[in-house]
Amino acid sequence: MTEAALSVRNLSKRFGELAVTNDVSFELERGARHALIGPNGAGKSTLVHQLSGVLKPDAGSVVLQGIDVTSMSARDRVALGLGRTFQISNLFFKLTVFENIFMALSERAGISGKPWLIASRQKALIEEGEEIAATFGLDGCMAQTVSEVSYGEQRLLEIAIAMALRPKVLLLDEPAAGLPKSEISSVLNGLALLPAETAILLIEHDMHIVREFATTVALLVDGRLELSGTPREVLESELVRSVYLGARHSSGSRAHA
Ligand SMILES: Nc1ncnc2c1ncn2[C@@H]1O[C@H](COP(=O)(O)OP(=O)(O)OP(=O)(O)O)[C@@H](O)[C@H]1O
Repeated sequence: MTEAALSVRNLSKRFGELAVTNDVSFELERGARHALIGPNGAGKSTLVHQLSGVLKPDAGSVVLQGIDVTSMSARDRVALGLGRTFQISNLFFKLTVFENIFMALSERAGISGKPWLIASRQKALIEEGEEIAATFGLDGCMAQTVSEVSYGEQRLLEIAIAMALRPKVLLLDEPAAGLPKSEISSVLNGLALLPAETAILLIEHDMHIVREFATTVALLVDGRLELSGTPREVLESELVRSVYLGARHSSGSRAHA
């Protein structure tokens, strides 16, 4: 049996009385394209925080390519191949698009903050950075600061940076959040460019993106994984309908058809 890229076993987390992650178990195979959906407050971001190492679970384990990373820092997990993008932008707005990509490449190469090493690797990293920018259609704005480019380009840059880190497993937290409908296709195109062998877990409210991107969809409700299957099986299930309809009536959930 081949080893899962990411294996989550019986993960649990409480905030006081509230069970935000309730005995969650799942696996991502190499090259997986999974989406995690669930109404507002279901616990999706809290789960991602535990996978990436921002939050410590109360119980259970996170295993990355056979290595138990449950007690490791977020930084050590990145070094082992766990990448993530953030729902709230994590870019350096005063630096250029290219400099943001270059910083990620330097980090991956282990030369960030070591100018004596950068000199010897600079040419190769610049070429790689230019290639990544071109792949994501960002070559026209490489010299602009992040604050000068469009919001859609900023979101693409986040995906480009995630790719620059060459993760084995990538957690994408709402990569199209806040984008107008007209710009969603460019994010979908960007997602399609991610390496086939990378296992990806996408947290997403936009059901169009989920349908286009994922081969497996899991539904999280009140911290519990309730349902998992193909996009069709899950998105057309009675449970998803009732959960989102109920949530929409009670708290204005953000699911978009
Ligand atoms: N640091 C915290 N302390 C206490 N409660 C928290 C904390 N962070 C989140 N929560 C609560 O945990 C629950 C799950 O929140 P979480 O943000 O993980 O949900 P979500 O599914 O990502 O929601 P959304 O789709 O709105 O981003 C919510 O009830 C939230 O209020």
